[in-house]
Amino acid sequence: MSDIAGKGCEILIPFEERKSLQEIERSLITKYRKQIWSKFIKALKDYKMIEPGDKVAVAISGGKDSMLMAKLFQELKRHGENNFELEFIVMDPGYHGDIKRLMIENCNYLDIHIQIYDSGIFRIVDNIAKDYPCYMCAKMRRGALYNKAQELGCNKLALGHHFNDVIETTMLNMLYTGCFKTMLPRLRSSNFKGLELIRPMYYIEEKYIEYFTQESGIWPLNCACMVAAEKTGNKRYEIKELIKNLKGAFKDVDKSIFKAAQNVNMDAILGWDQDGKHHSYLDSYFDE
Ligand SMILES: Nc1ncnc2c1ncn2[C@@H]1O[C@H](COP(=O)(O)OP(=O)(O)OP(=O)(O)O)[C@@H](O)[C@H]1O
Repeated sequence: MSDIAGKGCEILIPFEERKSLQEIERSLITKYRKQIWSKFIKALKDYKMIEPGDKVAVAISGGKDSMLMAKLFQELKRHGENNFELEFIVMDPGYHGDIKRLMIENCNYLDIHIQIYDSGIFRIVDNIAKDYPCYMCAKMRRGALYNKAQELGCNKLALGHHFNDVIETTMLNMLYTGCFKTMLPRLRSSNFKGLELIRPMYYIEEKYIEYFTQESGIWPLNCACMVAAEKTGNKRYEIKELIKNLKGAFKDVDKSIFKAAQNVNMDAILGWDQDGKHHSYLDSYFDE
């Protein structure tokens, strides 16, 4: 396992033997009701992510986040409203054979009926963007997922980003690019008409996803990327560490970072970008 995972990838080791499918599914609405299930439902409700008649493409990479997301959607269909359709899509960017087998085996065990399709992204990125593979790969991956969702007649594409992804993105933007910009829970695609991206795990903290996965006894894909595996450090890991350290001094610092994007005070902002145009608070300051 470790020799096919990329360097610097954290390996999530199960705490125990793999639980039965029934136990895994039950734990979502019992043991993990508060920290996972309720947070999933709250995000769906707060941002009206699922509407009657929706057809949702649930994007599964085989990692812990998106596999949990798939199970949550299945539970929703079973116990909640059943007025929407689901497709579980897996884009194969050129996974190592062992990785692909592990992912298929996990999905079979978890009763997630996936549709796998090839995109060849690893090969393309390795050829055209050797120095900045991650940026190019992320862009191409998004396109490949939207394309498939559209081909299947879906109007929503669900991604497994969670609470920690949101605050890490906010901090990355602030500390490295000098702008305040977060990851949105729901977003219209500008290139794919009629398609929206949703992030139903928006409120779920990563540590609970890890507990759930480890307690279920599942080996998720940890780092399936063969292109970036040898490339230098990832800024996201540094930000993760930074937030962890800050939490030592102020335990709710993560919640404050999250809330900051909900409470921007427009009376105390120097400038902002909107629709491709930059604005300054001085633009209207002298009008009065
Ligand atoms: N190869 C893929 N096929 C389908 N969906 C994907 C693929 N790669 C990424 N995604 C989707 O994009 C989301 C974000 O991708 P990213 O690589 O940042 O995931 P991650 O943080 O490793 O999460 P996960 O644990 O789900 O892999 C995933 O949760 C998943 O929904």
